[in-house]
Amino acid sequence: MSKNSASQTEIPRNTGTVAIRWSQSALELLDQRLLPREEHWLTIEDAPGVARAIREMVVRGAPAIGISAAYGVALAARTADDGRWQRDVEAAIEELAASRPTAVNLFWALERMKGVLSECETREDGVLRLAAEAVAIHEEDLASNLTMADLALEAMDLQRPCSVLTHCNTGALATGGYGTALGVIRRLHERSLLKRVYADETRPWLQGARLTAWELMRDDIPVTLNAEGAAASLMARGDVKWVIVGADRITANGDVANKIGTYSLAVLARHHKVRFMVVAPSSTVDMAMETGDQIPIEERDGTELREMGGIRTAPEKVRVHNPVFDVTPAGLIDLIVTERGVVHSPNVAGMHNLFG
Ligand SMILES: CSC[C@@H](O)[C@@H](O)C(=O)COP(=O)(O)O
Repeated sequence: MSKNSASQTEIPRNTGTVAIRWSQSALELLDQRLLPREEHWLTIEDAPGVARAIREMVVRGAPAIGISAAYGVALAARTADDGRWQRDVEAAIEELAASRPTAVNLFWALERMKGVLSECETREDGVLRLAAEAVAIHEEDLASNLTMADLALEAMDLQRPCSVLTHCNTGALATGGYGTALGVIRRLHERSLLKRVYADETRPWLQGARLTAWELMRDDIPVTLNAEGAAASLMARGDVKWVIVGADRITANGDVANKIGTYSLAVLARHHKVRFMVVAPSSTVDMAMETGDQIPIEERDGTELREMGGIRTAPEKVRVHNPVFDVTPAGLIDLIVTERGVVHSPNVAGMHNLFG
């Protein structure tokens, strides 16, 4: 990975934040590990570089991971040996698939790329068609974000502005360019229906503090950073009417895997009669998995908990429990909003209705 800012294609979006840029020979990623202190772009020219960027969280968020992996496959066709280019691209797909386990968007995007690969006869054809498919995946995700924002507002049917609570980062940084949960929040703001968004800091990686607060402030959306331990007392005050979150995988019964801490928020929301909405494109739905307990949950290195910003904040050798996603049971969810439509009080029948 090297620093560069060559000419590139930018897909238009309705926010100032861009995190993924594509030029035909390289993928440019805004390094999310360094935000909000530094805006630093990395230029990646091969699939192993993209797999590393996903693994190391240069790029994160379920849709953004899928989009980046698709571009990684396009790069693999460019760098492959003429004589065995299809095998090289297949090996790259395997490497990309091993980068992170939970967000199904990664595997969904790679399946789409495999389908195109199987139709390409020459490497030249593959270079062009795989790049075009990756751009299509990127553009479709952005279009889904915009549709979901419309559908969510319709379902919320708000008569007056309200405050909402969100978790992790689900905005332009995590998607094709507008956001899932944060896209809904942007749209509430655009329609003058948002009083304030409380952004959970989202331990241990601090996606909320480092990314959501940064992204919303750039777009002048009123945001208050919230320690996750303060979520219960915040809800008890009665100001927050909705919790709005994204997802990494939704199973056939409506269970939702999302950033660790989402499940706690859903329990709190039910106790305080706050409504709970999940916003995710259909690429996050995994109908092949029946229930959330089958979802592979990523465990990341203990240093994420023992240290903060490189400074040790716990005994060096303490054992650490660091699952970075949890599963919210469908029964705690009021709405799942996708670009195909809305599932109310999700269950097997409701999910099959839209995705069966
Ligand atoms: C639109 S993003 C939805 C989810 O991907 C998001 O909430 C999340 O859990 C991201 O986790 P991350 O570990 O930062 O990749």
